[in-house]
Amino acid sequence: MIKPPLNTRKPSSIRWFNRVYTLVYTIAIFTLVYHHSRNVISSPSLTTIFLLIADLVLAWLWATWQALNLNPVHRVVFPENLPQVATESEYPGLDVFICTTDPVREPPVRVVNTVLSVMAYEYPADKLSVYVSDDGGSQLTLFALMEAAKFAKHWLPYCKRYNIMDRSPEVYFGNGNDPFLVPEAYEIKVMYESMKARIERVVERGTVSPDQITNDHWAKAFDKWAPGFTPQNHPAIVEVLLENAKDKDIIDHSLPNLIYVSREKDEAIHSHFKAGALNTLIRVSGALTNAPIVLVLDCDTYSNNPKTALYALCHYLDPNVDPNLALVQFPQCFHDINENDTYGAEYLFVVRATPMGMDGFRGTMFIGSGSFFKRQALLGSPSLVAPSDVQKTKTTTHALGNKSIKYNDVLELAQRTAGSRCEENTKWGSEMGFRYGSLAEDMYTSFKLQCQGWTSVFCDPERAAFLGNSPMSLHDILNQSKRWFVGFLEMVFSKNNAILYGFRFMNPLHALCYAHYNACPFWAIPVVIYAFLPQLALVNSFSIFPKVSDPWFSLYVFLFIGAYAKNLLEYTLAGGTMRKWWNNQRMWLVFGCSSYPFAVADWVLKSLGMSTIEFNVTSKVLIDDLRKRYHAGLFEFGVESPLFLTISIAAVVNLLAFVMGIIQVFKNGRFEELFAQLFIAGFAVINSWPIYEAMVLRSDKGKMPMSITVKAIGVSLVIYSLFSSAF
Ligand SMILES: O=c1ccn([C@@H]2O[C@H](COP(=O)(O)OP(=O)(O)O[C@H]3O[C@H](CO)[C@@H](O)[C@H](O)[C@H]3O)[C@@H](O)[C@H]2O)c(=O)[nH]1
Ligand SMILES: [Mn+2]
Repeated sequence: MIKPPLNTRKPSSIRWFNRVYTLVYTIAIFTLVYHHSRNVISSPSLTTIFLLIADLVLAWLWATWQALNLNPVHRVVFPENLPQVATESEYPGLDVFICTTDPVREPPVRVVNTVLSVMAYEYPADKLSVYVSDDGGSQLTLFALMEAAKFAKHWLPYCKRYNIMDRSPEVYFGNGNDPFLVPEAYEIKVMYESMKARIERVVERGTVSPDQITNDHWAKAFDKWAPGFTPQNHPAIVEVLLENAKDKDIIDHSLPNLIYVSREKDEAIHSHFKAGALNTLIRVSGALTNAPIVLVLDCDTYSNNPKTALYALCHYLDPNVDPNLALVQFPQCFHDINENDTYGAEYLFVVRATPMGMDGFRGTMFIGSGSFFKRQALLGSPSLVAPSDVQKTKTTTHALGNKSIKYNDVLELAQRTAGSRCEENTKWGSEMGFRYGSLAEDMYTSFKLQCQGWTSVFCDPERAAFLGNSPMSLHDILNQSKRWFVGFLEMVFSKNNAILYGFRFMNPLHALCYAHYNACPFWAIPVVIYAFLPQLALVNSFSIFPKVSDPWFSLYVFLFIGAYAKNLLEYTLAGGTMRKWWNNQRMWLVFGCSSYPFAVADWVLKSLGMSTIEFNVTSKVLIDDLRKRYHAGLFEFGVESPLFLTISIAAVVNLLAFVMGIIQVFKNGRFEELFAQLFIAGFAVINSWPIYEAMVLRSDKGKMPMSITVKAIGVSLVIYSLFSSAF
C-alpha cells in the first residue's frame, strides 16, 4: 500500500514565464551595453564612462537575480500523516538554541516569552530541551529564566489543555483573548503579569538581590558573578533550570529541559559573535542531551505555531528524505509591521521569493532564525560524518551515559565545552559548526554547508511559524542592514566566495544566488551615479540620454518598465501589496545612498586595519511614542546620523535639479533631449517626499534633525556650484 505523503514539492508554474523574460531582457541588456560602449568610444568622457559602469553593475546584479527565478518550488507538508511513519516515542530529540546578548537592547521579558513559546511546543517533553545562550553574561537574564521555569509549570499545561495557538504569553494576553472565557485564564494572567513585573523590577535596578531568589540552589548560581566579572571577561556558566527527568508541571507531567549557558569570555579571544555562541551551544548540548535535531532561534523570534516542529519532521522523517538534508528553514516573519511596511522590513524577497528560488537547486539559505538543523551536518561534511536519517541517530544520551544532566561530571564537561579556548586548533568555525569570517554568519554557514554537499528545504506553512522583531526607526534598520552588507562583503573578498569557490563545489546557478546577495552592497555604485550624474548634467542643460524620438530611447523605456513591472510581479507573488512594493523600492534607493556605501566604507576601513568590525545588536525595546509614529506611517529620523546626511543630500540635489530643469525647459525648450533626466530627478523627488516632509513640515521627535537639514542644503549647494561648469 502506498503511504500518504509527508510532504510534496512542486515547481512553480511561473518559471516558464521567468525563463522567457530572462532571455528577452538579456538581449536588451546586451544591446544597451553595445550602445554605451559605442558612446564611450565615440565621445569618451567621464559621463559616458560612469554611465557604462553604472549599467554594468546593474546588469550583473540583474543577471545574478535571475538565477533565483529560474526554478522556484513550492512545498507542502502533511503533519496529519506523521502517525503513519512514527509514534511520538519515536520522534527524534529536539534541542532548541536561543541566543541573546544584551539585556538592555533585548529585554529579558521578551527572551522569556520566546523561551516559553517553544517550551510549550506540541512535542514530547522528554525529547525537548531549550538552551538559552547569554552572550551578555547577565544575571538579569538568568533571573528572568528562573522566573520562566516557575511559570512554565502553569503555562505549559494551560496551553495544552486549551489548545492555545499563541504560546508566547505576552502575545496571548495582549491579543484581546478574553481571559474570562477559559476558567483558569484570569489566574494565569495575574501570574504572568506579576512575573513580568518582577523581571522588569530587577532589570530596572540592574542587579538581582538575594531575597528575590527563593530556591537555595538557584541562589548559589549567582555566586559566579564575582568581582571582576564583566560581559567581556567571565567564566563559563551552565545552569540546568529544569530537568525533564525530575521537574513536573502542576498536573504532574514532565517538563522539557531548560538550560542557561553563558560561554566563557576572554577579551583576548575573538567571540565570533552569534556564530561563536551557537557553536558553544552545539558542544554544551552535545554533552547534555545531544538531540539529532537542533532549532536555532533569535531571542525575539517566538513561536507562533505550536506544531512547527512536526512540520520539520515531515521532512526529516520522510522515508524518501535526502540523507544529506541538513536544514529545514522557515521564513522569518515579523510582528507589528505597519500597514504599508514603510521600511520594506518584511523583506519579502529575502524571506519568501529567494528561498523558493534556491530550493529549486540544492537548497535555500539559512537566515539566522527559524531553522531546524540536523546536528550531524554541523559536525562535518557528509563524506566524513556518514549522513543517516535522524530517526536512527541516538537521542537523549550524552557523553557520560544516561546520568542526570545535573550530575556534577556531566555539568563539568558541559562547562568545559563552553570555555573560550576550547576551539583553539580545531575545525570549529571553518569546517564544523556555524562558520566564522562573516557578520552574515547565517548566509555564510549555509553556503559552506551546501559546498560540502549538504542540502536544505524551505517550509512555508500558511500560519507563520515564528514571529520576530523588526526595527521601527530608520536609523536602526539602516544600521542593521549595514551590518549584513559588511558581512556580504566579507564573503565577496574571502577565498571562499560564491564565484571562485561556489562554482567549484555547487551548481553554478545556485552559486549565483549567493553571488547576488553578496554583491548587493555594490548597488551603491549605480544608485549613487543615477542619484547625482543626470541631475548635475540637467542643471547645466546638458543632455546625457537619447532624446525621446531617438529609437535608443525606447530601449531605456523597455529596460526601466521591464525591470520595475517584473519586480512588482515578483513582489506581489511573494505576498506583498502595491503600496508595500512602492515602499520597498524606495528603501532600495535609501539603502543605495546610505547603508550600501557606508558598508563599503566600513569594510575598507576594517581591511586597512583602521577599525574593527562589531556586531551591533538590533534593539528590541518597544517605545510607545516611536511605535505611534511608526504606525502612522512616518519615517523615524530623530538622530543626527551620517546615514541620514547622504540621503538628505541626494534628496536636496534632486529637488534642485528638477526645479531648475523645469525652468530651463520652459525657457529654452529642449524638452525631448532632457526628458529622461527630468524623469529621473522627478522620480527621485517623489521618492524623497518623506525626507522633505521630515525636514520642513514635521515637528515631532522623529523629524529630521535641523543640523542634518542645514548640512544637506549646504553640501548640495557646494556640489551644485562645483559642477555648474563641469559639463
Ligand atoms: O555577539 C553576539 C551578537 C548577537 N547575538 C544574537 O544574535 C541574534 C541576532 O541579532 P540581531 O541584533 O537581532 O540581528 P538582526 O539583524 O535582527 O538579525 C538577522 O541578521 C543576523 C545576521 O547579521 C542573523 O544572525 C539573525 O538571525 C537575523 O535575524 C540575537 O538573538 C542576538 O542576541 C549573539 O548571540 N551574540
Ligand atoms: Mn533580530
